[in-house]
Amino acid sequence: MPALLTPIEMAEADRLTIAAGPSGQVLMARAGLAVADAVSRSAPLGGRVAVICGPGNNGGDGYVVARILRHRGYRLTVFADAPPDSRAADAAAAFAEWQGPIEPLSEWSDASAGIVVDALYGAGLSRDIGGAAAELIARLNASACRVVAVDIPSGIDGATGQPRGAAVKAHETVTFYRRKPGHLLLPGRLHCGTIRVADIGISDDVLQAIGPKTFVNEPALWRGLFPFPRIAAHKYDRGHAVVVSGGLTQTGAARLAARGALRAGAGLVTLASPPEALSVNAAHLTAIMLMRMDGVTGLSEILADQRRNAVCLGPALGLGEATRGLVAEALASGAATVLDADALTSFAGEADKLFAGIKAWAERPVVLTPHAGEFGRLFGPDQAGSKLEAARSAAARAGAVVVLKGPDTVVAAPDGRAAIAANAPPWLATAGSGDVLAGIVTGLLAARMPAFEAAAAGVWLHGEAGLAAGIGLIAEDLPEVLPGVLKALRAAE
Ligand SMILES: NC(=O)C1=CN([C@@H]2O[C@H](COP(=O)(O)OP(=O)(O)OC[C@H]3O[C@@H](n4cnc5c(N)ncnc54)[C@H](OP(=O)(O)O)[C@@H]3O)[C@@H](O)[C@H]2O)[C@@H](O)CC1
Ligand SMILES: Nc1ncnc2c1ncn2[C@@H]1O[C@H](COP(=O)(O)OP(=O)(O)O)[C@@H](O)[C@H]1O
Ligand SMILES: [K+]
Repeated sequence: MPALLTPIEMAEADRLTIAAGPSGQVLMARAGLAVADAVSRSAPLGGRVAVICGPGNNGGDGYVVARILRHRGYRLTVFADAPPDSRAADAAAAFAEWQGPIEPLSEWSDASAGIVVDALYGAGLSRDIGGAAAELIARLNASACRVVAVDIPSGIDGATGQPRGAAVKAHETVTFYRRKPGHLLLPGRLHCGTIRVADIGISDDVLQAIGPKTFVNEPALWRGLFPFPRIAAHKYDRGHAVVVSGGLTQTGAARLAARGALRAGAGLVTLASPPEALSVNAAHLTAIMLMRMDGVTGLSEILADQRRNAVCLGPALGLGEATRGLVAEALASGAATVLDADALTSFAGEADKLFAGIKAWAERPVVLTPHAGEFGRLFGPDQAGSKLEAARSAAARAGAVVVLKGPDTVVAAPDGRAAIAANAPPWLATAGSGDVLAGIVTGLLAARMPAFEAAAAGVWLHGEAGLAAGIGLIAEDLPEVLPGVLKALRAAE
């Protein structure tokens, strides 16, 4: 499983490992070696390297890096305002072995070296950075130096990705054992540069004891449940998705979602269209079927056929009572339900009514796909904590899987599991792209993938489709490049 560990869980991984064998000093030596190797890869031998060390074990890693690089023939200066804190015993040991010069933080300038190792603060960042450290970070970020961060750029909170007071901008970050949420959540990800995960000898077995619930959104998380077509399958085995269209001048969004659902793997897709929009929808559809839907009764008739097992509402559906009625009908039908855009905003101020409808049939899968604005309107603008925690508590409150979209889309389940995406290119921010995502997730639900995995897989496929289409992408392109993405996913099985 592609687990992410919070700083607290990582400290537990260290503790369990040390209890079972290698000492903290051995782990620190391996951590320092991995960082030194990263520096050696990009710095010519004999060059100048500055290592900035803080008072904890992150600084301890820094002293190890300095010692190894000096031994390799680099010209080293350590910058630190104090020796390691008495509570950081491993760091104190590394400090004792450092034989070279130490300058105060205020003395650092970009003339000191072209390569800087940032070992100020890592997992132990406990408050906002101020004083000489904050001043140094400002000068470092303004310089042309190449910065290699130890574990995480100093000042970025490993649990949230948020900067605390000041935060280093690194070109490369070497972290240990597993990435942390702060490496993937914005703005943390933008501070990390290239991320390397070094093996420092912590066994995969410790994950069982820790039971992490946060993951990188990668195929390893959900591939085992992906509904690859089976040789003996009938199209109805692959599920029948229904997408509800908006009115006469608002039909494109639903067609984008419908095409996403069909390409993602639903065996059949039906567009349920208000009577006045039938002809415009008919003019644009071929493989996707079209049905007349006259209000709530019409949707009820369509979903009465239990083979229509997944439904998507929201893209350009319109705001207000009519949409709330359609959502209530969909939730009452028992079909897996994806609610996006207007289907979410229509419940602004009445979110608990929506959540009651969802929880009335707890085993029926429901996925909500808000962007940040829709999320704020539904769940309230002032969510405490990180994007990860906001999505997680929203999922628990709604009783549904929540896909909180953006460059670092978080998929969260009511049981606490969460996945953070790292593959979405910025050109996915284009009109209609979210509609296609809602459709892809609906298609996977129709094919009977469980909700958390369907949402995570949908987000990943959407990101890969964005990468495959490349810059210049428009929403129509996304479903059309999905076959190539699915082919690669299947080949990697
Ligand atoms: N454990 C292991 O075996 C391994 C650990 N490894 C390494 O250890 C790192 C974690 O080490 P760590 O826990 O000592 O925390 P670290 O990030 O050095 O900071 C703590 C110190 O900073 C201080 N401080 C915090 N915030 C501050 C602020 N804003 N402004 C000023 N001061 C601030 C804080 O003070 P306090 O809050 O306690 O008063 C304390 O003195 C981890 O990232 C990895 O690099 C690897 O070697 C692999 C093996
Ligand atoms: N900067 C970005 N980088 C990567 N992906 C992004 C970025 N901005 C938005 N996205 C993705 O693009 C999609 C936009 O969806 P949404 O905001 O609902 O747009 P629309 O309503 O136009 O379809 C989401 O999947 C979101 O995660
Ligand atoms: K650091």
